[in-house]
Amino acid sequence: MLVRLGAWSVLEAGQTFVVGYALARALDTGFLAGNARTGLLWLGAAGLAVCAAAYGTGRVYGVVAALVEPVRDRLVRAVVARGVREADAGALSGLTQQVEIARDTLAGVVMVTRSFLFTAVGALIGLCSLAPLLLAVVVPPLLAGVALFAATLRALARRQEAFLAADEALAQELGAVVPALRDVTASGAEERVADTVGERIEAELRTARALARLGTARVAALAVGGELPAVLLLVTAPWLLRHGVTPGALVGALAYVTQSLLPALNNLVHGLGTSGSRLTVVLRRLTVRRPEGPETATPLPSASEVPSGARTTEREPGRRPQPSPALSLAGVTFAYGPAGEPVLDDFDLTLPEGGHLAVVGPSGIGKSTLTGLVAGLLTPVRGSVRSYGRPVRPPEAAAPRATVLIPQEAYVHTGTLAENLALLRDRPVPEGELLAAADAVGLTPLLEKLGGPGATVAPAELSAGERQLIALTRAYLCTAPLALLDEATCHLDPQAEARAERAFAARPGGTLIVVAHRISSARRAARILVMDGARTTCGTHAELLRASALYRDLAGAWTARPAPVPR
Ligand SMILES: Nc1ncnc2c1ncn2[C@@H]1O[C@H](COP(=O)(O)OP(=O)(O)OP(=O)(O)O)[C@@H](O)[C@H]1O
Repeated sequence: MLVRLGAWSVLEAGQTFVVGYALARALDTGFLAGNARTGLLWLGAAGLAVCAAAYGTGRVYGVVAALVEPVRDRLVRAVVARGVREADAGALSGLTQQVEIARDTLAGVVMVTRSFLFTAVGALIGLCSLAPLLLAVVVPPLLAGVALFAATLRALARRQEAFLAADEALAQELGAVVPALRDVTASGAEERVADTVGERIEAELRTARALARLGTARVAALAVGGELPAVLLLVTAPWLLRHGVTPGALVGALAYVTQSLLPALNNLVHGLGTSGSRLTVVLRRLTVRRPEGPETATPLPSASEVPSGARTTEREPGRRPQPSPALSLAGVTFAYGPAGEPVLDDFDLTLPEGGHLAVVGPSGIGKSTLTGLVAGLLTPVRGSVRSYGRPVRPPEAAAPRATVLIPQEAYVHTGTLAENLALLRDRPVPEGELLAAADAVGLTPLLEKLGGPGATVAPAELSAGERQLIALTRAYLCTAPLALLDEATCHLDPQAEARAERAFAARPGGTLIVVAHRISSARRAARILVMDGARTTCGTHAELLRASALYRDLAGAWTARPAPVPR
């Protein structure tokens, strides 16, 4: 199959070679030499090559379809098997729709990548056969443009994914809110609903801006790789002519650059930029275990978050099965030492994927103990702690992490900033991704102050807040979907704290638990867990103001005395 694809592509790319070459010959040996017949014959040869290429293109489509269809079939089989296993027709229809998107985008990726490779080879061979000196003018900017584009590809996919997730989250939120506007007004919840919708809009705006910023890199790649060679050919024309390049070869070279390389690079940059990132998103959704259609991509945190002691895991008839929650604690009892008083006693908590929970309570009540249990650092005496349906394990276990814990005291080691940030990843993090994470969390000013990702960090010379920003960005770059911020922003000012928390909350599919030390931090969460020994309660800010005297006290104290910002 690949051989056939290659063969038809060669026929298609033959046009690239022949058109530039024939143009050069038509001028040099034909029209400029006063021999119009020869010139016309060369132009005729170019015309024939175009016809042959058109036939080749038709065949290429057939082979690409034959290549992509089996992939589609395999995906359909996997999706149907899952749908049957989980007896969920709704999820099945959503997933089969995504299989079609995967097929189309895969075909697009194969087409543009293949076309660029064959066109580039055809054009470069053509340039070499006209005059090898032409390669010295065209190849360096072309390579630079391709390298620039390749460097931004992963960051582009991540930002596209973040944008799609934010877009879906907003659509889902609006889909829930708009039909219920009368109820919202009747229950006086306008402000809270407006806040939630506003946050979703803000999140989408941020992801759209981040995506657009990276779009400039695409334009730059195109300008450097596609347009600069044409400019260089014109600028160096006198020098090229002096060194034996004929006028016809110069015109042929311009044809290669403007008619073949520029359009092929343009297709690659735009095709891979959009199809490639869509394909990544869709494939990830199709290969995760839980059913996830566009309408369930980022479940609303408040929809199924269940406070302590009120688990509802039974399936209602006709409803989709609930995916495994990001976190579930069932009957957890924990004490420090066999004779110690239990810090948690028969404690239950369920948090869905994408949920955002704030934990508040008086000092020494067990908030850090809870995060330690969730992170797998502590083991319950009784009960279970599960993440995405699996028991949590200590962080050193040789398996992909499900949770990342950022404690109050941030750890920064001597080394480069990039090494510090990539600490929780098993491979080096591409610079584009690193910069995007720094931008999202709010580390960019410090990164610039230090001199970029390659700058060496002296931990003792950083303020506590700066160390926290580094630790937060490191955790943001970690692939663990469940982030635990245990007063991890206490040395940041409220705006910086809000930015970092929002960045974590906006991670596609990311789930967030924040041990809050400011009222603003608690209010940002969809649900708040008030730990008060035996009287642990969970609810929204408004519900807790009504139902929990402790929460009223805490909220009152926080409002009256904003938390200090130690340096
Ligand atoms: N390593 C330990 N050994 C023994 N007891 C401990 C240990 N760590 C915490 N405790 C006790 O467990 C209880 C809960 O502590 P924890 O640190 O979880 O509370 P917290 O709510 O996070 O407090 P804070 O807000 O002050 O950080 C406290 O009584 C504490 O003294």
